[in-house]
Amino acid sequence: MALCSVGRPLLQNTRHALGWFFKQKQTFCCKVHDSQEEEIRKKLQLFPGGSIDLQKQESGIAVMTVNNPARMNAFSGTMMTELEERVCELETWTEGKGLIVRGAAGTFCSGSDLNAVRAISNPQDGMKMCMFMQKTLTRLLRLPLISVALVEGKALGGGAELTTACDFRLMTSDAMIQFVHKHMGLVPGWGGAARLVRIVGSQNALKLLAGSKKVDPDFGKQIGLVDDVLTVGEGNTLVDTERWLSQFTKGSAPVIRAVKKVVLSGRELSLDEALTTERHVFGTVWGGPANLEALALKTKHK
Ligand SMILES: CC[C@@H](C(=O)O)C(=O)SCCNC(=O)CCNC(=O)[C@H](O)C(C)(C)COP(=O)(O)OP(=O)(O)OC[C@H]1O[C@@H](n2cnc3c(N)ncnc32)[C@H](O)[C@@H]1OP(=O)(O)O
Repeated sequence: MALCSVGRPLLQNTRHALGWFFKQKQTFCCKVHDSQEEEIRKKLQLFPGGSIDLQKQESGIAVMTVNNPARMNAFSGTMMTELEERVCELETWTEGKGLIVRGAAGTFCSGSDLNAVRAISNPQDGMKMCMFMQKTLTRLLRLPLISVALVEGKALGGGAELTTACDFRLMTSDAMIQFVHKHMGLVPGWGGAARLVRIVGSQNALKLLAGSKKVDPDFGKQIGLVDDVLTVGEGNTLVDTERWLSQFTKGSAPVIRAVKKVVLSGRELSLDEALTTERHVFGTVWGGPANLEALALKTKHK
């Protein structure tokens, strides 16, 4: 039997890639009723405050707002469970193409609500909360939508981790991202370290985590954490972000969603598995309406 590059038999490899592909297609809207997850959901409900707001627009771009301005948009317990619900909603939004994640009132997010964190600072609850947020942010990053974090003001701790669960990051010229975990006697637990290494490489990730280095837009661009900078005071940052994102979301939803899927599989799977997935995703757009229309128009790429 042929072996793939990682030594996995070809058939097994194909099954794994297809399993991954169909898992991406499947709707996760029904929450996984794992008893541990249910237990932490109930506990998180004890720490209310703020909300996660979602606006799905006709343009195919949704805006998700972390909304708890009295606490610099820190995540209360109910906001963590609401985030999961919003991600569920986006997983079933078949017309969607793009997502903007932002904070309310001109700042991004200051991480977990320290009041809730203090109350669940025992290792068991900490592990369950960490697992819950890791799963939710992994699902956020895996949405078949092209996502961008609009960072205004500050993104601290878990807020900095949230930015890494988007495909792109835009910062306003006065904004700052900081992984403050070391100062809190912690390391990231919401998947932020694993994602950061993939975005900026291990050398830069070490600098950001071990030095709790403040990332301003220039430094962010230099290390590849930040994709573009919006000048403060020049118009509406949300409108500017929508315009920026629309360069990638223009066109047919199935094609944009297929692009995200092939890039995601390239990022997450072995080469052989990613190639298998790519073939299957290709099959979903080949001969599809956008493809036939382009062929009929004899499109030229001048
Ligand atoms: C570490 C990992 C991760 C986890 O896994 O749990 C975390 O995210 S832990 C949280 C990490 N974040 C912090 O430690 C933020 C601490 N706060 C600050 O550094 C500052 O408040 C600020 C965010 C830089 C803003 O400073 P400033 O502009 O001077 O405003 P205030 O300090 O007056 O803040 C206004 C108001 O907001 C409350 N606040 C801010 N952040 C949090 C938070 N994470 N949890 C709870 N409350 C928060 C702050 O206490 C003020 O409230 P009042 O004192 O009632 O006005």
